[in-house]
Amino acid sequence: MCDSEVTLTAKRIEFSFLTRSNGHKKNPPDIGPLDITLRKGEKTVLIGASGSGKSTTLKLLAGLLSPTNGDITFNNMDLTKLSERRKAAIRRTDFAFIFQDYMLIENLTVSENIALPTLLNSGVYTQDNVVDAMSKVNLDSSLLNKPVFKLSGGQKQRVAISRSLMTQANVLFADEPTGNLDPRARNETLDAIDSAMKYNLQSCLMVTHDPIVAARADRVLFMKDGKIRKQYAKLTADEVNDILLGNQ
Ligand SMILES: Nc1ncnc2c1ncn2[C@@H]1O[C@H](COP(=O)(O)OP(=O)(O)OP(=O)(O)O)[C@@H](O)[C@H]1O
Repeated sequence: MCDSEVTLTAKRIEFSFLTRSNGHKKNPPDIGPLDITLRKGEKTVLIGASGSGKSTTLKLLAGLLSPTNGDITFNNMDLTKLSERRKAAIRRTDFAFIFQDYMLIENLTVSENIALPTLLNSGVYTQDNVVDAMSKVNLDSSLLNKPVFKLSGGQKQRVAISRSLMTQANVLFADEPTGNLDPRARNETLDAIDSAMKYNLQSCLMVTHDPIVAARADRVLFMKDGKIRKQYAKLTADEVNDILLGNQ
């Protein structure tokens, strides 16, 4: 595999919660050692039981947590060696995030939410740029000046995805992006991610419990007790279901 096909790669990363205590009752599994490569044009999904370490792994690859061992290479930089400040700058300019509970600024308008990271990056933008980013994820421009709290869950996720188009992020990190959505809004969100990948995003790493979501990924990594136990290319929703139920 040549490097030009890779967006981000994590090698032998490990992480332990044991030195931290924040009221979590169960003994969390140590994460890793694990390897993950996010390839250009690919959507990679992490599946596995609750507590298997999916969200923690996503946070490690996004530089939101620091591994105790291993390295994470993005654009020829080892994220594990960078200062918190530099990592925050990379998260703002090169990474984009969608979470189950949206994490948008509810009192700001759609337009303000979409443009905010661009503004923070001291970038210049026009309303046409925002409308263009919205149209690519099927958001009508009539929503431009609506406060986000008035939107449906599916629309909120598409606001977050269009924000990634504004900043021209390379990697989208999505933690249960469809967890709060009905099937229709789920499909609209998945279509929006596919569209963002077509226009701009290089790679997507997604955590999900939903076999239908996992069935739309290019690669599925099955996690158990903090480790990647199996890796698959395209799977059907039934196959994902069987894996999650331990039938495969
Ligand atoms: N800050 C923390 N301190 C201590 N333990 C934690 C912390 N965050 C998560 N954990 C524990 O680490 C383990 C892995 O958590 P993680 O959220 O990565 O799992 P997950 O596979 O994403 O689970 P879910 O599907 O339920 O979100 C869990 O047992 C969790 O309770």
